[in-house]
Amino acid sequence: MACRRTLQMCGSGLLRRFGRQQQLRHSRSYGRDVAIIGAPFKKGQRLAGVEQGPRVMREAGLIEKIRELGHNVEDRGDLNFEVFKDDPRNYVLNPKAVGAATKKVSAAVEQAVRDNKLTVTLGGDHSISIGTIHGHAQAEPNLCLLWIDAHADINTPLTTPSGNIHGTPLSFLVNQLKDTIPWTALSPFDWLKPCLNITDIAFVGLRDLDPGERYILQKFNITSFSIHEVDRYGIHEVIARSLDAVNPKGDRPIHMSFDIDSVDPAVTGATGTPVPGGLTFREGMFIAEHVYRTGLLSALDLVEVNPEVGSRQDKANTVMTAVEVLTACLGKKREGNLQPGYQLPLP
Ligand SMILES: NC(=[NH2+])NCCC[C@H](N)C(=O)O
Ligand SMILES: [Mn+2]
Ligand SMILES: [Mn+2]
Repeated sequence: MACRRTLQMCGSGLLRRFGRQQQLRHSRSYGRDVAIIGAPFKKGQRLAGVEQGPRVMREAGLIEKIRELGHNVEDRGDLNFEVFKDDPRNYVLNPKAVGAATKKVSAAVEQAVRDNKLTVTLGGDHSISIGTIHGHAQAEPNLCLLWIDAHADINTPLTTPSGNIHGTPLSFLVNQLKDTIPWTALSPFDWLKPCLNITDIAFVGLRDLDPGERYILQKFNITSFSIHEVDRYGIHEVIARSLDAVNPKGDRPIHMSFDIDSVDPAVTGATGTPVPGGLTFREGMFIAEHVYRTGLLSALDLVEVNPEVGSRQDKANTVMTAVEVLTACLGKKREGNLQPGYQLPLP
């Protein structure tokens, strides 16, 4: 029964809507202005190495690969983050460092989106998405959010079992959770205004939730497709239904926050909180290609690449996957891209 309903949805509304979204592609795919922002930040968790994410992705040729797709790429370099002496007895780890860093990230992303750039932020740990989403929302208040992750990252400072802010970014941003945040103890976040409705979020790839997070997802009936649903419905159905839930008319700018640990650690082992049984490389790529095809991607985060975790092979595979996902989000197609003006050479 559930299956039949799924198929019917696919046959009617979804395909029609997706068909309309696809038309946008031709006007926006080739030659968009892209800004790259490096956010080499690690204080949202405890492991060293994740601050090297922007460097290793650039060293893998990310910028050139995006240029090859026909985009006008402006690499705005790495943000500099101040060092703070933080009080170890707060609800969360390093609130001053994270509060100041995310404020900077927010300003940089807001500016890039206002400059009409498709804005790509390279993490860094996932706490930076407090800033990327906040900044994006200042320029595009109507955005919707795809959160691709093994984790929901919606712990509040009072539910987090680890105290690591990279497990909490969404609770800071969501209007409906405003009263669960101890703002007076977290004055480094005074600059932040919750800017996201809980119904604007869709999760894909979840497989490791804490009790508070499970409760929040259920209480607010948040759109979420765990790995169970990916296995059950297939990745196309899952991503189409996610978009249909948060962007039914296909008229909202999309923010996609892609945590590399959404993908299986057999592929992307170089990450701080790996969880077995993740998305395949192909499922990650499918998500990226599908989101590109909407023509609505407005800002993108790629976070939690940590080249100091795991083997050399883990590092190489993780960085390669990150770069492939990013370029697929920006129009690289596995079936090959037709170069404008290409002519067959004649003998
Ligand atoms: N962005 C991440 N990798 N987050 C992992 C979060 C893990 C755990 N749920 C926590 O809150 O500590
Ligand atoms: Mn994660
Ligand atoms: Mn995450």
